[in-house]
Amino acid sequence: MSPATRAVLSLGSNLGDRRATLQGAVDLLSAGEGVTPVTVSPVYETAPVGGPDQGAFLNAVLVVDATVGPKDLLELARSAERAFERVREVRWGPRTLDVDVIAFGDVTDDDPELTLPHPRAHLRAFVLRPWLDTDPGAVLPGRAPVATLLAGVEEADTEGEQELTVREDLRLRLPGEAGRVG
Ligand SMILES: Nc1ncnc2c1ncn2[C@@H]1O[C@H](COP(=O)(O)OP(=O)(O)OP(=O)(O)O)[C@@H](O)[C@H]1O
Ligand SMILES: Nc1nc2c(c(=O)[nH]1)N=C(CO)CN2
Repeated sequence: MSPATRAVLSLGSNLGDRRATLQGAVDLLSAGEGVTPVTVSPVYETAPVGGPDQGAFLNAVLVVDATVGPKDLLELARSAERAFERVREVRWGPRTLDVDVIAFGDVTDDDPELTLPHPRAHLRAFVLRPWLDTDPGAVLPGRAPVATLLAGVEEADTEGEQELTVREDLRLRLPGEAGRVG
């Protein structure tokens, strides 16, 4: 069997039943061929960054071990988006589900179809904060420790545009984990 590569996926939703969509995405991605789920982060409520006026997002990070390649993982991410009928209309506009590949092992690649790490991950508290929760020692390949990047984003965010709120009441679970209490 080929060795597994640890990969980080970011999940976002700001339309419909946002938590149900994120949980559905975790379930679909975890069932993907060559994918073993490792950890899911807490869920954060986040103000939209960029794009038109739109509702708040729920964001989380799913960490997986992949025995498939990065493009297979992107295709799996796209198929999860299609399952939730994501329609691309406006850049950075509202969406039922967005799944981005944030990092794939320590791979760096500037291929526009799949840039690794994700070209805007280092600027986004809604990616860095939940990722840091899953792994306090996480490093964004080719850049810096996630903790350092998050501190920089927070310091630069003088208007509080990237503030986020943890939603302990909306925890996600990995398949096979015990359900929520209450
Ligand atoms: N690391 C990556 N993860 C996901 N998509 C990527 C990545 N690198 C490049 N892409 C490409 O980016 C294109 C646009 O992706 P998408 O529609 O999800 O963008 P978005 O979520 O609206 O904005 P953003 O890219 O800023 O998160 C896709 O066609 C995809 O091939
Ligand atoms: N808060 C928040 N803002 C965004 C998000 C997102 O997931 N959360 N996704 C975007 C494009 O991927 C653009 N802006």
